[in-house]
Amino acid sequence: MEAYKREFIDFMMEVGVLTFGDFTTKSGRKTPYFVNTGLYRSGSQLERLGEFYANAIQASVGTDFDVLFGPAYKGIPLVVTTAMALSRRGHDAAFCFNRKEAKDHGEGGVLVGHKLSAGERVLIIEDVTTAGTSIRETVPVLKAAAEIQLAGLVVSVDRGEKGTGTKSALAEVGDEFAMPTFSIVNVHEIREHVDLGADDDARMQAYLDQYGAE
Ligand SMILES: O=P(O)(O)OC[C@H]1O[C@H](OP(=O)(O)OP(=O)(O)O)[C@H](O)[C@@H]1O
Ligand SMILES: O=C(O)c1cc(=O)[nH]c(=O)[nH]1
Repeated sequence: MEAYKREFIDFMMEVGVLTFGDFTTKSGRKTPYFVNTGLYRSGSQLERLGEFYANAIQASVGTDFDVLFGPAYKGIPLVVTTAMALSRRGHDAAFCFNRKEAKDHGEGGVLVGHKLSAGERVLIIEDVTTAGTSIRETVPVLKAAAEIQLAGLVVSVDRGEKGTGTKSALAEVGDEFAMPTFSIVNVHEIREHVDLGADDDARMQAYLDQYGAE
């Protein structure tokens, strides 16, 4: 595993974003670990996080996109810090994010930031993908705004779980929307790097036996 992946896992644990215990996912799965990116809470943490996303983007997507998009809510600080990190590296990409509730006064609308236009290649910056619901809700919002092209999806953690079939949800949404998908780390790398102890490791194994993708 590359050094930046180990550093990223350590960083998530130091901040308390990656924890082990009893949680329930949006899709109703009882999970022994959770990634709560809502716990990044200082400028320095966000700055480091943006650098990790920028590393993953430069290593996978390169510069082949026009706009970064962050799905509400937790995608909002993620897209802002990623745009700032890329700009520090000389790539000043546009960014936008959505409101969960449409606004009917003032400027109105659902999207905030860069105004999307036809042909633009949009890279989605998300926290995690579990069953793929959030991405299936996000893509229509983008397509309703303009005839954009999807440049890809980058998540901080690929939970490696089944979507509607046996494939991983991340691979499934990639196929469904004809876009490449990437993660900074995946659940198997987390398991390899973190010394979980026998009980947590057994719980993790049981969870992945039930929900893990092929
Ligand atoms: O792949 P899925 O099964 O959709 O699960 C992952 C999504 O679930 C959470 O979103 P949530 O709706 O809780 O959003 P928020 O906290 O960012 O508002 C998380 O932030 C991911 O976006
Ligand atoms: O599936 C989810 O709801 C989910 C999983 C996770 O690890 N983190 C998160 O914010 N949501």
